Formats: sequence, structure tokens, C-alpha cells
Amino acid sequence: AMAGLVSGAASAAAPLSAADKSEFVTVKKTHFARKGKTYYIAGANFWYGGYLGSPSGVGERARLRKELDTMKAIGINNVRVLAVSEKTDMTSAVRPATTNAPGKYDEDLLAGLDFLVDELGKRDMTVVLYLNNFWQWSGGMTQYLNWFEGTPALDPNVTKDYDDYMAKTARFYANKDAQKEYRDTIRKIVHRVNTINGKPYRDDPAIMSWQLANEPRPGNGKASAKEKAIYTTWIAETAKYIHELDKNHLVSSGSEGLAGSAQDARLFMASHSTKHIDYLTYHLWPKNWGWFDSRKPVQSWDGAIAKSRDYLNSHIDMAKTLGKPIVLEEFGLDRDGASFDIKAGTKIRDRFYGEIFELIGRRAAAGDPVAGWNFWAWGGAGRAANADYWWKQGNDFMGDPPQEEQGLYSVFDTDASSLALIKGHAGKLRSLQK
Ligand SMILES: O=C1NC[C@H](CO)[C@@H](O)[C@@H]1O
Repeated sequence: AMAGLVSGAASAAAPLSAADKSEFVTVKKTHFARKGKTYYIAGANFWYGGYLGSPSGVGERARLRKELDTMKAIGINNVRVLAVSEKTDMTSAVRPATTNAPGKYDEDLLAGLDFLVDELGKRDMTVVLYLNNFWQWSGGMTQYLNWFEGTPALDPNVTKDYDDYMAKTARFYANKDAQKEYRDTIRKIVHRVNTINGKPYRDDPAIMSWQLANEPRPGNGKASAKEKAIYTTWIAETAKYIHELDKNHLVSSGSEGLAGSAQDARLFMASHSTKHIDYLTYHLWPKNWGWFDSRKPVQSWDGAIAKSRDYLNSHIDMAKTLGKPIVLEEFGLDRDGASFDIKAGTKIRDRFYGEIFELIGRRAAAGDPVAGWNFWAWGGAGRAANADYWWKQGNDFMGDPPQEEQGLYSVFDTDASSLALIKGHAGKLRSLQK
């Protein structure tokens, strides 16, 4: 099995030439380069960063500045952020949305993204901006289909049927009208001029990459050859379109890896071999994928960590084969006792984070095409507001989007052991940059 097959001769990061002095994050063979050095991502998922930057409504600019200062202080150099959301009547989705209807945008909310990007530039931090969502918590592809197919936007928290959801949502890729609106929105964002600092996004090195969507999948686990072909074409053509709009920035898919490719390694490799995809992404979710049972942590730990290591190693090996850097841009585990309560411990999650950081760090040090990690997700000063832990409009934003209990996977500013662990491993990756 591919698992545990640690690469043979490590492909050490190629020495950088003066041309790599670019302020922009670029790809040099199987590593990122930035300002003349290799660049490793020690990042956080911060989906709501643009929301906090808004000048009105949901905006909390003082909180945003404080969150970025806290992240910077522990060595986090990158955040992964939702750039576009679609207004929907689904209860599991965030309100407000950057797109209220086809071609109708919320300029106040988009000004929040401007503020975030400007604040990141001031802190020498970078951002990955995803332009859509396969899931319903920001409207996403299912909302596009509501607009252009006339079908109801599907909320799996209501339908309780993920297989049906995934098969229907994947119709987005071949829906011409939905694709036209999606591309119009992409152009609106990629060609945006920052209203805070006057910088066109295209020319701003604080942006690291444009990402097609959060966790785009070809359909469900039984995706057909036709659906896989449509998905593969969609990735290549959308990535190409973005590169035509913007010569400076990288493009990635937002894929989870095998879990987001119907467990089909050939599909993952084929859909990411296009030259228009600059680096690979994968996500790791032991609890979501049924590997870890947080109510039976002792019994399920060994199996979960073995499968997790296998998942990491096999994806790094696929990155080696494809000759592209790979970022573990999401991973997470819940609090002790499967609690959402901020007072619950994080012993098991800390152990899990430590194992992931160690493996990634070891293979990065070995020169493998490892480009870093983003944990899921930054909760910071956010606090759950309701006894049932569900999000309601007006409540704090935190690492968990509205379709999940507020506190499920968030790392809060009071989770001292987790922050210390993140700080230590961010430092280890930073020491590899030369
Ligand atoms: O992108 C994602 N991946 C997993 C997260 C936690 O379940 C989820 O909130 C998000 O949709």
C-alpha cells in the first residue's frame, strides 16, 4: 500500500535564484518561494475574516486586528478565508452574503475583505481566498443551482441525506448559466481594487492564491465516469480562466484529496495534473470520516491515527509523483468528551495536532513536496451564544461555520496548550525557510 511509503531520495527544496525574490508566493519545483526564500505555510482557517473587516453590520474591525495580532504572535503566517458567499434561505448558512442575487453584491461585506487583505499585508501575512463552496454553509453551489435550475437549495442538516446532496450539487459544474454567473463573480473579485489601500487585488502579494471552492467534490462516492470527467474539465478550465485574469497569483482547487475524489486516486491525480493548478491541497477529518469516535477516544485512537498517517503519507507521495507542492489546508478534531463547551479540555486534540505537525514537519525537513499546513479553525475571541451551540444571525463568528455546533472544532484564544503547540510547530517550519 502507498501508506507509510516514505519517499526514497528526498527531493530537497531546489536552491532559489535571485529571480525568486518576488514578493508574490510562487512555486519553484515542489516548494513555495517568497522574497527569495522557500516559504512554508503555518496557517489557520479563518473563514469569517472578511466578515469581521466589514465597516458596518457584522464588522468588528477591532476584534479582527486583535485576532491577526494574536495569530502573528504565535507565528501563523497565512489564513484561509471565504471570499464569496451567496444569499440563501437555508438555516445552516451564514448571513449576510457577499452575493445577494446574481450580479447583486454587498459592497459593505466586500469592503470587509479589502480591510482583511490590507491588514494582512501590514503583518506580512498571506491569504488563500476561496471563491465558492461545495457545502451549504455559505450558500455555495447548491444556491447557484437554486438560482439557475430552480431546484431548492439543499441543506443536508435538514435533508439528512449527504449522498443525495453531493450528487445534486455536482450538477453545478455542467450548468452553463451557473458557470457564467460564477465566472462573472470570480472576475469581480479577482479584478477588485481594494477600497482601503487602493491596490488592485491582482497586484497584491498579501494574496497567496485563488481557490476554486471549499472542498469541491465530483459528486458522491459513486460518482460516474462522466461526472468525474466533468469535474476534471471544470477544475482545469476554471483555473485557466483565473490565470488569464491574474498573472501574479497561484491557483488551487480546494480539494480534500482522496476523500473529495470519490476515493479515486486516479481522479485526484488526473484532476490536478493540469498546469493551471499550481499546488495541491488535501484535508484530514478523522471524526467526520468515521475513523475517530470522540465518545470512545481510547478504543478508536489507534485506528484513527494510523489512517491519518496513511492519508498524509499517501498524499505527499502523490504530490511527489505530480511534482507539485501540497498543503494540508484543513485538519481538526473536537474537544475532550465530544464537548462543544469552551471549558472542556483539548488533550486529545492537542495529541492529534502534535502527531500531524510532527509528520508534516518530518517530511518537510526531508525535502518532500510538503508546503505546510492550516489547522481548522481559528475561534479566537469568538464565543458560543446559545445553550444548543447553534449559530444565529448576530452571534459571534468563530472557526465553526453555521452548519456546525459553535465550538466543535474551534481553537479559542483561551486554549493555551493548543496555541503553544501551534506556536512551536510554526517555528519549526519557519526554521526550514532559507
Ligand atoms: O471545509 C470544511 N471541512 C470540514 C469542516 C469541519 O467539519 C467544515 O466546517 C467545512 O465545511
